[in-house]
Amino acid sequence: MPLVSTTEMFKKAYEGGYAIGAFNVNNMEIVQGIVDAAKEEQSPLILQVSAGARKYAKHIYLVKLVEAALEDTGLPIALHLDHGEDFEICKSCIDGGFTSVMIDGSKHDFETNVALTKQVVEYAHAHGVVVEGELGRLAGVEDDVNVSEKDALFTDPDQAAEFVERTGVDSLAIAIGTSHGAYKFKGTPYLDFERLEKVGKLLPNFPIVLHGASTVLPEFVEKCNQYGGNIPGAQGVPEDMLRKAAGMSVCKINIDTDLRLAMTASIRECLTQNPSEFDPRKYLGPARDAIKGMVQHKIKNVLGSSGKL
Ligand SMILES: O=C(CO)COP(=O)(O)O
Ligand SMILES: O=C[C@H](O)COP(=O)(O)O
Ligand SMILES: [Zn+2]
Ligand SMILES: [Zn+2]
Repeated sequence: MPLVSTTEMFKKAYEGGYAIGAFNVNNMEIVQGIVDAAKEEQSPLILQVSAGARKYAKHIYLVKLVEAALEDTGLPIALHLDHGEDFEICKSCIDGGFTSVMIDGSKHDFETNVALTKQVVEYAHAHGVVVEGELGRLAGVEDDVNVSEKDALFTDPDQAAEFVERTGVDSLAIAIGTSHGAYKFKGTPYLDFERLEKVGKLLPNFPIVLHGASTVLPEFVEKCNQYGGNIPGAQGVPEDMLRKAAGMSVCKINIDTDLRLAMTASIRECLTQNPSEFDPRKYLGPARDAIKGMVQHKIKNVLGSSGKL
């Protein structure tokens, strides 16, 4: 089976009230941990590659790893560029075998974002590749932050509808309070579900993407800190909020930080408990298992994509 597009995945996810996990990949153990979990859960899957990942592992190695995963599992897997910042990187991924790209023009003003996104959509669609756009600023806020501050950061629903109409994007990442990394909220976690609902009403049957959606699972943070790490006060998006979003118009949920934490916690524990060990397989193997367990939990208990092939 070749790499698939996200079109069919999102259609089914939208109708079924669940979401597809989009996991960032950087090396073999990460790819294997994720796909082993998806295979056991019989879940569709998006593997995504950032510019940083391409720089670290090289485009060709990542593509070949994902192709190997495809052959090994027979699962419907989409290969997606995460946060493409310009036309050139999107073109390079479209030409290089990706089935989906993100053009992240969110740092630009609205008109520049529209023009850039449209340019990528035209090239991508001519090559059978789908495009994710982004509108709004990813930032965590306190739940008592006032309306005008939220309006300044978060995606404006009317603008989102106009953006989709004018660019022809296939999915849209919006800002409703999530943010990248391990420190998403200082106080009580808050997501603007009212805003998400408005976007959903203005864009019926249209897949919405949530970036910065790791939960920052306490078990991994605690294990990192227990075994010599120093990541105090880390906090992510609670699982019930992700379930709620998946039941609305959110069809793609991006997860990277949880992979990093699961992997690092396992490696820290392993090396601390076996100080004389220096065979990388002895700590990368358990790290791969930790990723698998975490991803399986997400698919089964949070995303709801088990058995949705
Ligand atoms: O959005 C992401 C990748 O694009 C990852 O978000 P996290 O940092 O919450 O894992
Ligand atoms: O959105 C960011 C992802 O977590 C990718 O991170 P990266 O750019 O460090 O690879
Ligand atoms: Zn962005
Ligand atoms: Zn992101």
